[in-house]
Amino acid sequence: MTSPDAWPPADSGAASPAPSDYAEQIQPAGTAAVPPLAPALAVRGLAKRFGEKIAVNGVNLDVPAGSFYGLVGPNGAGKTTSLSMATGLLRPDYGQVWVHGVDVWAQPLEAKRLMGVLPDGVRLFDRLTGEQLVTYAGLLRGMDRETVAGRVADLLRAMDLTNDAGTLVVDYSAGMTKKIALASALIHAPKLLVLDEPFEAVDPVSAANIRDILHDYVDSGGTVIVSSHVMDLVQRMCDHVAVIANGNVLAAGTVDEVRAGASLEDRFVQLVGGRNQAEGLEWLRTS
Ligand SMILES: Nc1ncnc2c1ncn2[C@@H]1O[C@H](COP(=O)(O)OP(=O)(O)OP(=O)(O)O)[C@@H](O)[C@H]1O
Repeated sequence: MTSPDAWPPADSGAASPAPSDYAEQIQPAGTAAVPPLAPALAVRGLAKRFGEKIAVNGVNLDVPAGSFYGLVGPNGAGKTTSLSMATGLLRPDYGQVWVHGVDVWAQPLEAKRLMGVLPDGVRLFDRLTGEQLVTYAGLLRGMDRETVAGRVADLLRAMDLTNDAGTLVVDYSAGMTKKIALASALIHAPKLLVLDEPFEAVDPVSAANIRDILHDYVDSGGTVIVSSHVMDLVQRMCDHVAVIANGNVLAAGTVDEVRAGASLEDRFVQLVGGRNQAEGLEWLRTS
């Protein structure tokens, strides 16, 4: 655990780069692919403390636009806290966050328009049916009813929830709830998707369908950030990854850079440590 005496984190007061500091890439007229002006997500000196517990200790991160970015770390590493602060759900003690150059905490409406978020453990309006919940998410985003209705039908189909469209979300299984929350995050076609544990409790067929949807989304220019504990999944699915532990980023870059020739799982264990022998549990042995 990070010592609370080391608070605030050393780089929390460092001047954060304003969006205008990102090198503007002026494109010659007629250039087909226009590279982004700023990372999809830029985080500088992000920090959060709960009483004595330092949950996030000066995190810096650049998520390139168009990347499929994995965020991995052990339990309690600070992933959910970091993502909550990055998406405007939890106010940071220190630090700044930009989404495509828009300051999340100074311009929350503009920033949230660009984002779709699947938070971990946040309660949904579960007395609505699945169809009503996704419709509500679209209307809340200011979309017209006709567009919303079309997209809701498409999303329910993609999530294999058409037959359960009229069921109350409170009666959904954990995996179905995850999928309907993901549909709600996608309805306004955001530029950046931030998904906290999107595959938890989701069956393998639905997970494969969701992966296809996310890959198509990235191929068409969107950016996805996923937190996950499943290293194999991150290694196969993501092109970039950050390893976070004790509220700090231990390594970040392309998946190949971070795993450095090893499997991501081995590299993760190497970076994070903490493998325990099963000592003291001799009483658990049955023979
Ligand atoms: N609201 C809170 N009040 C007090 N402590 C908190 C709160 N939220 C998080 N923490 C603590 O901050 C630390 C980081 O928690 P966080 O949920 O961000 O970790 P995580 O990496 O998402 O973990 P997991 O992989 O288990 O979901 C943990 O020690 C946790 O107990």
